[in-house]
Amino acid sequence: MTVSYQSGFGNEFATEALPGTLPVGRNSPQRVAHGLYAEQISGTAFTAPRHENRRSWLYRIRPAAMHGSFTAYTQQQFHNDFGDGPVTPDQLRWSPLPLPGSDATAPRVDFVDGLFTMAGNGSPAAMHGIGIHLYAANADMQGRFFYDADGELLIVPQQGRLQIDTELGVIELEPQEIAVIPRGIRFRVSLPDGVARGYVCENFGAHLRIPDLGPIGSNGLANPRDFLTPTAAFEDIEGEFELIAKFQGHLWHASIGHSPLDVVGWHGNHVPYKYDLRRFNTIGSISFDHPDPSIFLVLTSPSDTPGVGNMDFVIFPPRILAMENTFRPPWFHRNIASEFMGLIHGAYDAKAEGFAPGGCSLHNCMTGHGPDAATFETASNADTSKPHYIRDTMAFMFEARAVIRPTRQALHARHRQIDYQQCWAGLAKHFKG
Ligand SMILES: O=C(O)Cc1cc(O)ccc1O
Ligand SMILES: [Fe+2]
Repeated sequence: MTVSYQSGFGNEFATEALPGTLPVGRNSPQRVAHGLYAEQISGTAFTAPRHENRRSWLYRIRPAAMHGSFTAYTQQQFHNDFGDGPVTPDQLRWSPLPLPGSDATAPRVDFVDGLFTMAGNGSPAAMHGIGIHLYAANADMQGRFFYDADGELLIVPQQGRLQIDTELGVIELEPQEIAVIPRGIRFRVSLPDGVARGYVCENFGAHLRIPDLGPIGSNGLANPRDFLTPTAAFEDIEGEFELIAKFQGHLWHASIGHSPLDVVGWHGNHVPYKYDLRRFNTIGSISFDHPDPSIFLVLTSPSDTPGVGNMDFVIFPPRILAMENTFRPPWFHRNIASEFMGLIHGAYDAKAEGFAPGGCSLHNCMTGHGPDAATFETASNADTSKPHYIRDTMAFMFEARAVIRPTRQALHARHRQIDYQQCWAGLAKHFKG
């Protein structure tokens, strides 16, 4: 199967897998071509301003209403129970989530069953905040389909490719690419490499968008044409299948007698998309000082307060550091925003050791953090008259306005690094009075 995409961000797309599927000049004719059903899915309020408005029209073999009753589905590691008790202000770090085994006797864990909730804030009920999850899987979703009514899913693979078959078409994804699956869109994940691991940010708030560029001008950062949305692809399959829904923080499942990936044509802008992080046009200082990481913003989910993100997705891609007489890595800092970081590839320039690809860290509101002792020593003594090439790297941050509350299972996980604070213990006193 060849997979094809349409380019652009937030466009009004139109695509059909069978010619003549899309009605001309209207959305809901009395009878749809090829005996299909017309169905709308809205991702914003009907009355949202035009530039915010997201909806798509789907022309499909059977409507989404056709399935059995939902009952609770038990997958206790994937939820939105972030608690309301005390939250530690400690710096926190974790090693990668172990992969399930790949030999024949290992339990089969697919994408949905492999999700492990690390942290979050807000709630699906309040329609703001985020859930932060890791996944580690060794099996395709077979005969089962998933949708998330609670938020859109920003998927960040770290190891292993994903094939994401969605109602609106197929996305092939590899590490250093990301995908966004909108709220409600049904999909199935397969693992072409047999195993896969990565990160998921579940966004309960306003949908992600590329930021305004201000004085940067009309180009730069993530350019709109590099966002790819699939063309229509459908399957016409009947059988005993399972539809899993995430609804108000918990999982449900229902029987479904056909594949819900049966959309023959569609048009609209409530769509899945992918983006290759290696296409990011990184902009930085060419004089002095290390700029704020907002310069690395890929996608933002705005909050009700102008300029303050419900969630900002920021990356730390390969780049050339040219700033003179400057401490070049990230400075020591405390921020009002809360920062969950992950590493997709290579090493991160603020941490010489311990922050492994697949690992993650959490530095909450006003918690002091920054370069570890080894990084501080090296960068304080580096020759800044020469450029420094950071080549093999791809770190990222889910940055949130509200405190990111680690789950109990994350705090007690075996992959937690309880000695993380020791990375600053070796910082010498240099004060000479
Ligand atoms: O904590 C971090 O490593 C992320 C980060 C990077 C940076 O360059 C400046 C501020 C910041 O929070
Ligand atoms: Fe930080």
